[in-house]
Amino acid sequence: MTAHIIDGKAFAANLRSRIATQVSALKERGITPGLAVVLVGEDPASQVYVRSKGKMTVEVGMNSWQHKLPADTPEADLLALIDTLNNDPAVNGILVQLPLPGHMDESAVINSIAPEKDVDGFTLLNVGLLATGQKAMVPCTPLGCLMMLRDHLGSLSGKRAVVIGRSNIVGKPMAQLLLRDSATVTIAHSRTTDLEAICREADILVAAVGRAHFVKADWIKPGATVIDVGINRTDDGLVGDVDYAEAVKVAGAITPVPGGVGPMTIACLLANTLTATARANGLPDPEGLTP
Ligand SMILES: Nc1nc(=O)c2c([nH]1)NC[C@@H]1CN(c3ccc(C(=O)N[C@@H](CCC(=O)O)C(=O)O)cc3)C=[N+]21
Ligand SMILES: [Mg+2]
Repeated sequence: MTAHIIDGKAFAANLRSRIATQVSALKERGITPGLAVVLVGEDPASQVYVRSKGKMTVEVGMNSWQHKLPADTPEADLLALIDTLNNDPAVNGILVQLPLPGHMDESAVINSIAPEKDVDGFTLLNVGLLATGQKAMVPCTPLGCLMMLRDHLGSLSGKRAVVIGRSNIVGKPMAQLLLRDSATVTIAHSRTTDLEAICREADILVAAVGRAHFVKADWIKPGATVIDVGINRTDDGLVGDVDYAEAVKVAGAITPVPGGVGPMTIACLLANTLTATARANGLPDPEGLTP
């Protein structure tokens, strides 16, 4: 028996084509969604992601702006740029690429983004709205994971979900989304006692620890659905947080790295930009893009 491979790359391509159709419909009404991405510094991986985001934004028919600032930019200059973008009606979504250089206060920068343009869903307002079950902008990586889980499993109600990782970007919002779908959720992390035993109870296992091959095949309940959020650059290339070669023999379904969660993250960024545009224009949320 070998696991069903959840093809995130194909899923993301399908999602982008549905987004493109809805962008065309908006353009016929004179509305073009626009996404501004801000990159501070020259981190090579970040540059690759930002380029890829810009390309896909244009491909679905949206306006795309990239603001590249030197690593030693004063925080006040970045805040001034965000203020300009907040007040620009052509800009529906703002993404400040993380991590930021060490001299900047990441929370202060993120929370200066207008919540309705916060397509990452990282501002305090959006975090609070999600946590209280209200209409929020939902972080892209967990949203992409949720879409794949629902597509593969149908209802998540009553299922045991274990999220390994407690970050504000992935682990915590992932847990909130799973709870909203009535899964029974455990958030585990590197300090969790008996982590393996806890993972073995999971019908849904989401690995977001940031350590290559961290999750072993014998931590996986036979038939479980495994979502690998890890992006680890190793001598063997890009690998996830799950020991994939062994895990495919045990899991019922699994996302590969690359070609799993990553492409869905970018597609969900576009989905959120479309949602932000609809809301800014008093239109209903786009079909099938919000949780
Ligand atoms: N404000 C902010 N929002 C983010 O969403 C954000 C961020 N900062 N900082 C960095 C992380 C990382 N991230 C990825 C997006 C796509 C892939 C992706 O497409 N990965 C491909 C492979 C890409 C490759 O080959 O390097 C894949 O998994 O198939 C990966 C990682 C978004 N992030
Ligand atoms: Mg952690």
